Amino acid sequence: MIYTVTVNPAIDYIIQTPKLNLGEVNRPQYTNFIAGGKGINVSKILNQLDRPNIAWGFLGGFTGEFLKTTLSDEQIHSDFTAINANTRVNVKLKSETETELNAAGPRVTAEELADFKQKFDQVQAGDIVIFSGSLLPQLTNDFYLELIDLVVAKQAQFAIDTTGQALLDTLDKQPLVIKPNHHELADLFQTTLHDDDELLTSAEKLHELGAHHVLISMAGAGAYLLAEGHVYHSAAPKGTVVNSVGAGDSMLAGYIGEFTKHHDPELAFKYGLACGSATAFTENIATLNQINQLLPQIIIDRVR
Ligand SMILES: Nc1ncnc2c1ncn2[C@@H]1O[C@H](COP(=O)(O)OP(=O)(O)O)[C@@H](O)[C@H]1O
Ligand SMILES: O=P(O)(O)OC[C@H]1O[C@](O)(COP(=O)(O)O)[C@@H](O)[C@@H]1O
Repeated sequence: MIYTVTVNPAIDYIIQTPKLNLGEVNRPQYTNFIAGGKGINVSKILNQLDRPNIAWGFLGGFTGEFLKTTLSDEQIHSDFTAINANTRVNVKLKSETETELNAAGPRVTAEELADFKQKFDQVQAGDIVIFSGSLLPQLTNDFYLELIDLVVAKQAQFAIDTTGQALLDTLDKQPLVIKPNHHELADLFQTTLHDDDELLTSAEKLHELGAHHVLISMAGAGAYLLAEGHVYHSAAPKGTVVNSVGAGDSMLAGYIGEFTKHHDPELAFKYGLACGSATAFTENIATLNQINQLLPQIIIDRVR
C-alpha cells in the first residue's frame, strides 16, 4: 500500500484577476476552492495512475469538512485524523505574476497527535509512505523523524517532499525519493547554482547524504534524476501553463506511482515529467488522459 501524509492540508482558494491593484477594491473574474495540500495532490495523481493509496493527515472544522467531502467525491481513499481546529485556507493569487499565501495551519491537541501516530501501526513491510508539505506551527522537524522511524521499523520505505533543514535531517534515514526544485536545492546548501554542473554537484551531495533517488525539478526547464548510479535529464513538454500549483506534487506521484510498479527509474521519470507538466497545463490536478497525451513528447537523455 502507498500512504500519503499531509500533516497540514489546505483548501486552495484560487483567485484570478488580470491586474491586481494593491490597496484598492479588486473584483476578480474567477475564483475556485480546491482540496489542496501536497500529499493530497500526490493521492490525486496516484488515483489517476490506478495506484491504490490512502491519504492521512489532520482535518478539522468547516474547512476540514469541505476537504473530506471533496476527497470522497473525487474517490480519494482517505483516513484523516479529526481535529477540533479549522484546517487552513491557502490563497493562490494569479495575476500578472503568481502569488501564494500559505497559512501556518491549525493547532492540534496531544490526544489528536496520539490518534494520528496510531495510524502508523497499520504500515507493513513493503509499503511506501510519502510525507509531503509543511508541518503544523507547533511541531518541530523531529515530528517527521519520529514518523519516519515508525515506517522504517516496519521495513517499509518512505519518500519526503519538504524543504530546508527538515529535509536534510531525514536524509540519513535513506528516503527512497526526494524532489526538491532547483530553488529549494540551492537553499538547502545556502548557495547559488550558476549552471547544471553546479546543480548536479549539489544533487549528488543529497544522494551521498542518504537519498536513494534524487529528482530535481526545474519548472518549465524540465528536470534531472539521479538514480541507481545514473543521471537522467529531460526537457519539459511544451504547452500553455494554466496553473502550476501541484505540479511538483504531481511529478513526485508520477515517479513513485510508476517506479513501484516496475522499478525502472527511466520510465518512472518519464511519467513524473508527464504528470508534472500535465498538471501545470490544467486548472486543477491532471487526469490520466492529459498525462497520456504528453508522454510521447518526453525524451529522456542519460547524461551519465
Ligand atoms: N512552466 C512549465 N512548463 C512545463 N512544465 C512545467 C512547468 N512548470 C512545471 N512543470 C512541470 O512540473 C514539474 C515540477 O514543477 P516545479 O515547478 O519544478 O515543481 P514545484 O511545484 O515543486 O516547485 C516540472 O519538472 C515540469 O515537468
Ligand atoms: O505545505 P506547504 O508547503 O505550505 O504547501 C501547501 C501547498 O502546496 C500545494 O500542495 C502545491 O504544491 P506544489 O505547487 O509545490 O506542488 C498546494 O496545494 C498547497 O496549498
